Amino acid sequence: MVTVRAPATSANLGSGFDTFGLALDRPADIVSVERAHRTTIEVTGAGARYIPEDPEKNTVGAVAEALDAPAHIHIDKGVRPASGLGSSAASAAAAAVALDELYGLGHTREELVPVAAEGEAAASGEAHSDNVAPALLGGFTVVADDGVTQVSPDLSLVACLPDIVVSTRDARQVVPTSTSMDDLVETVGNAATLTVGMCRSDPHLVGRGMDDPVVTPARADLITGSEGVEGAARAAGATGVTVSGAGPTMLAVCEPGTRRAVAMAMIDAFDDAGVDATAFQTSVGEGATLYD
Ligand SMILES: Nc1ncnc2c1ncn2[C@@H]1O[C@H](COP(=O)(O)OP(=O)(O)OP(=O)(O)O)[C@@H](O)[C@H]1O
Ligand SMILES: N[C@@H](CCO)C(=O)O
Repeated sequence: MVTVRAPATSANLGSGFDTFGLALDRPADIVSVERAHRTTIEVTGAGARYIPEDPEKNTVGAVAEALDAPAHIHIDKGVRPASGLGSSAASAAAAAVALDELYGLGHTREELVPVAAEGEAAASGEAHSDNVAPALLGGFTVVADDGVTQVSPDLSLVACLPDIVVSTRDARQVVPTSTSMDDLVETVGNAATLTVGMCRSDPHLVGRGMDDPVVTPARADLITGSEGVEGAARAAGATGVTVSGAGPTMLAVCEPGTRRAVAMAMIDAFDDAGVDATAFQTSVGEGATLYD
């Protein structure tokens, strides 16, 4: 048996829609695989009852198919589905690494990015790589048509998950189909600022660079209380706040030493809007890790 842990991830980071991704230190999915003649799947843990065990509908089934590596696959979910924390990607990335090891296929992590993205297509209809890339490689990743770039910054983060369900499919429907030149110029400037901030582990540059005039405002309307949560997090020491992935999680980048205060402020602000929430006080994490 081979067992792999793969982390939650936060895609977009505001200005990097479908491009930027960040691995979080926690939460994570744990996937175990054993050789079999045909693929079967068993799911336990957070939100397990909402996740299909049919290999054609589960992200790990698509990965087993893409690698031609049938197995009995057990997924222990630490990342709730439809959270905006790359739940489907965490399972896909863990399965890709585990099956590669089980069958001795020898793929690099970069080669496994498009394989795990096939799993994402099974969940949301599109093979986007912005969650699977950081889940496989760790740190901050930029996905482009010709490959993935990665750095490993040191940043304090809070991911606050409200008790609301937003599916990626629905959240993609509200994304504007065009934008103005002014918004394009602002977004490019912010994305560049964020990237420099990641290279320097600078929470102020990263926070500033997370501002996004196009996609995030459209999606914030799907998250009850998001405006109050952003204000409360900033007042408690966050340097930037955005919708994580397709939502509903809100991600805050924090000044060192303010993580606990930011987490409490975000939970209280959701509570003021009548929404229960859980906050993960976390940091930038590693990619999928094999257990001995
Ligand atoms: N192994 C899996 N883990 C989680 N969800 C899965 C898995 N396989 C299939 N799914 C399906 O994928 C959907 C959840 O994926 P979705 O992309 O909406 O959420 P997410 O991964 O938390 O969000 P995001 O991509 O915005 O970070 C659900 O419909 C779920 O049933
Ligand atoms: N980039 C994707 C991530 C969610 O899977 C989106 O925002 O729709």
